[in-house]
Amino acid sequence: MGDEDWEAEIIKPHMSSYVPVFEKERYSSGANGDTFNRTPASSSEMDDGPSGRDHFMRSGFASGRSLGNRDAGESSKRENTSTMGGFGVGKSFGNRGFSNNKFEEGDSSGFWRRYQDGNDSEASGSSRRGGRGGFQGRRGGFGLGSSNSEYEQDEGMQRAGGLFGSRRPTLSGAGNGDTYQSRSGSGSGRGGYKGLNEEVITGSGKNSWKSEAEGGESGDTQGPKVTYIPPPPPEDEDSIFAHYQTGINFDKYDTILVEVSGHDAPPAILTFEEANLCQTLNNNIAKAGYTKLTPVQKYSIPIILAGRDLMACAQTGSGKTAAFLLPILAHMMRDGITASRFKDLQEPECIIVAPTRELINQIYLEARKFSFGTCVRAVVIYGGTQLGHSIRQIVQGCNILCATPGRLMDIIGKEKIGLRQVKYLVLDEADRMLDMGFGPEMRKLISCPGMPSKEQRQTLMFSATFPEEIQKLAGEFLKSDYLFVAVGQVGGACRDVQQTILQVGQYSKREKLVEILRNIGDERTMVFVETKKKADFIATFLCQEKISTTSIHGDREQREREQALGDFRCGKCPVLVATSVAARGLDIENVQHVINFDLPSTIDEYVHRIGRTGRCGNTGRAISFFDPESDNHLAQPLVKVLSDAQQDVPAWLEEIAFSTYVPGFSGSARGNVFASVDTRKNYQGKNTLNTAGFSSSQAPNPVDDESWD
Ligand SMILES: Nc1ncnc2c1ncn2[C@@H]1O[C@H](COP(=O)(O)OP(=O)(O)OP(=O)(O)O)[C@@H](O)[C@H]1O
Repeated sequence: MGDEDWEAEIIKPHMSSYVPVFEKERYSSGANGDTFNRTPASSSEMDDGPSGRDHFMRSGFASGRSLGNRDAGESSKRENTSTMGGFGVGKSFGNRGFSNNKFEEGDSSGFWRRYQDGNDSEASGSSRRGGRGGFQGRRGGFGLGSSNSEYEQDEGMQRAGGLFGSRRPTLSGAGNGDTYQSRSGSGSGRGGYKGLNEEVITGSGKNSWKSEAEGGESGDTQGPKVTYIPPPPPEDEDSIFAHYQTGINFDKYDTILVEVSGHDAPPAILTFEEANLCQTLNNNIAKAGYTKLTPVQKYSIPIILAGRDLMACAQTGSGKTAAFLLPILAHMMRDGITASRFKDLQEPECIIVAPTRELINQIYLEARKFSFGTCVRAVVIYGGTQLGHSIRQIVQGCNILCATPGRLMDIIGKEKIGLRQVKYLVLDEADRMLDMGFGPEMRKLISCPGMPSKEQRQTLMFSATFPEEIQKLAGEFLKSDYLFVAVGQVGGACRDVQQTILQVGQYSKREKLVEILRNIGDERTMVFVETKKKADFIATFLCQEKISTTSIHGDREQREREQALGDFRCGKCPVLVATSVAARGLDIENVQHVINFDLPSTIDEYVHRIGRTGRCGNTGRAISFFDPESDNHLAQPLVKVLSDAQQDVPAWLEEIAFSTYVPGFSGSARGNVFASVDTRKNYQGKNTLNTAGFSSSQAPNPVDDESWD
């Protein structure tokens, strides 16, 4: 296939509803063998199975090609349709074949596409692509066997490399983002090799993540090279220190309960001044608009300054990033860090890992902000970008390395990073970093040659959720006397988010979504769905409904992911349809609403998702569609999350929870998510239970202050 594979996608116009199943036998070969027909079939395209849903929305919707908007026979030319700005450089798409805007997942009425390669010719009555600017969703060629799940087994299982090796059979189309990728195809693209998505299945199925290293992104192994070089972030001071305002509930943080467990915990601090940071850091804190510490900062900063290992759990959006960055930087400044200089092998003092590319980039920007004006140089490397670019960033000097695990291991394998000087190892979203998806990579990291033992380095873990079983795994990484800080209830939702659970069946979800979004107007909204394909599908559907929408998920090229996030951040596309890849950590100003179109399979993922709103004392709303056909297992943990956050619990949800009652349940669909305590509870250490506004000696009776809203 040539570079312009799939340029001419043709959608047969006569069907009125969407049919997902792709029947292989209906392919017809064009002159070059790449022209396919797609016929209607019955389907349950949202299934996870490899043959059903797999073929949902290959191109057109899925791969972002033409999606007709006209009736039969009309030529669609919806280039740059305004509602589709978020899909950037994709092809146009219209409505042909979807006359009632009906995209019934379970509908088996006719949907017939013809994909034709190379010559731009069109099948009967169909329109061809309309240039740039239309929806560009996932690519995936024609999915000859590719999976549709966000957590794709095939990606996760195909790694062929050794410890640092990375092999990825996936092929892509052009590096310009306009051609498509076929996992099983013979793509001869121009270098748009799609980096592995960080989030994928593990053996257990949903909601486990895998490292991007599985299958690799180094670009130096099999498969087309990744050529994407992310644009450098703005260098001017205003941009570096741009921030949003804390919200009306920021001061209420002071009443939240904080529990510190472990031996000899240093007392909390109440102000930045008490931290005794150097002047440059204080200036940067002021320029960032921070005047007051959040609870997790009050407790974590002195602990880290005292050189202790830490596992900290605090609600979403409550400032965990600064809680580790500031004391690490303070140490570095105090220790007189050597100014970075060009070297072929860099030896950073600090390594920070996080599970997604966007999140690690965000952490990097925070590190850059707080280290502004110092000689500390932070560098970020992540998958889906050109490996050479990562190397170039590193060799220029690197004190703080922010990395996704796969890219980190690749770079270590290339001997561009030495670990001997590592003094601080930070796992953000630590429960994710230690679970079955990333845990193996993390273990490899700490056993890499040169990596100081846990006794010789300081290891810090942060998250809003910390299931007990993951806490236990963390012992391998932490000194035995680590301190555990729990701000509020471990795994609890942020109380600044007003949570609503609606009972909505699968086939009513889209209608309900549109209704809600129309009421919301232009307020920024994240819509979470279960699978990558569904993300494209819903995004396309919303565009059809003239709701400016973009999407982010693991099958989009990295440039597209970044473009989508940019369009959402700046308000160009106020609706972002996302998979769980965007559930954690992302700190986007003014996200007023989160809609769980599909509930996640675990309650902790729910907590992270809704935490994209209601950040830093601001308020937000989360609406979740609960489908009794598939979500009953979440009823019990949901009731707990809602009541802990003092939200209304619908009677019907309580009934379902009651009828599905699991004795001994402690809040999780998969275990003790609500480990409200340090799992070392039985150890002989000392616990202190305080409110965030008081130091240990000042703390009032915690029971009196349980309510903090
Ligand atoms: N002390 C502070 N004063 C004002 N703003 C703050 C303070 N601490 C953090 N922030 C801001 O609050 C926002 C949320 O912080 P951050 O992203 O670190 O939260 P988080 O706890 O890591 O959330 P998540 O659990 O979702 O990852 C950021 O915009 C950050 O700049």
